[in-house]
Amino acid sequence: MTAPVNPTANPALSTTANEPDSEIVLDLKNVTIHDDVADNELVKGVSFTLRRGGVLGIVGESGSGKSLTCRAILGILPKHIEVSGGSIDLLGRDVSSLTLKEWTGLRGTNIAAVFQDPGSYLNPSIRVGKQVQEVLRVKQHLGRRESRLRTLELFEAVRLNDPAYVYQQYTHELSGGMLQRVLIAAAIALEPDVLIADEATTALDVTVQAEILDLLGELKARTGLSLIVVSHDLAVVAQLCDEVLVMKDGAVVEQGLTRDILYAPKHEYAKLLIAEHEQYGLERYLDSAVPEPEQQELDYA
Ligand SMILES: Nc1ncnc2c1ncn2[C@@H]1O[C@H](COP(=O)(O)OP(=O)(O)OP(=O)(O)O)[C@@H](O)[C@H]1O
Repeated sequence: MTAPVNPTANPALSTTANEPDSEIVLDLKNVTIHDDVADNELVKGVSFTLRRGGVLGIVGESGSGKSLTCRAILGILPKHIEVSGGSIDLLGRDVSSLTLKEWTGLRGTNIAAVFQDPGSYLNPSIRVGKQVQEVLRVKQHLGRRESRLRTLELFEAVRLNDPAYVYQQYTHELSGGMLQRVLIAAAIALEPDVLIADEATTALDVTVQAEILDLLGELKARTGLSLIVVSHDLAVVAQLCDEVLVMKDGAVVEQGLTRDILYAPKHEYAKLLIAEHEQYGLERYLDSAVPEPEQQELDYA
């Protein structure tokens, strides 16, 4: 289902620029991804710079290469698929030089991700609170009591009502939106620099979708987290992202500030994505949340 844009979204959360002076946390230069079995180039040159507190949207139809790009950044590409060219720098380190152990150290601590189907990332036979607590015990070496308290704080931070109750639940006792909040709590537990939300709201109903997007915006504003938001839905990225990258068939067909792409898309495919959304109120979002480029000049000066 396609999300309508939340017209009440806080514009202050959605248009904070990828400030040119802030620290670069992630830098991709002309990344290509190759399937060694099919001998096929699946991603054909992705470049972007993500700064601290910035939000980048990656949008495109199914199979356009969004997830593989994220998996490359997270170092979790399928076995026969590899980064065949370009570079990925995470916090100034070229990730191609990382050992398995270094990757394990970085994941969760510096970079984390939430995906579409939160239930499948949690163990159905362990209470959800325990699972988040375990992340803190293993990675931060917190004691039983401290890790439990921190888990409850995290549940509160992701706006789960009654954290102590949720803590005791199993996955089948929680809704999709609640599970996604639990997963976001686990993802931010170690205060990563970058959070990738790959179709994280796609399976949720539209109201919950909007709430989760608001939550991501709020976390970013409060903690300085940098976000990559992946969606096939332009309305989702428009709500949250400073910059957008439009992908099609493995290639980036358009890239730039969200407002520029929404107001003046150059590529036919980007135009099509925007036209498709008119019925869902993207123009309403444009009117209320993203001032026209001339009006916003000072904000970006
Ligand atoms: N494990 C895999 N083995 C072979 N090809 C794959 C694999 N994973 C993805 N691909 C191919 O790589 C291309 C890009 O896939 P990717 O999952 O990145 O697309 P996407 O834009 O994220 O799509 P979706 O929105 O459906 O997740 C597609 O052609 C897909 O078929």
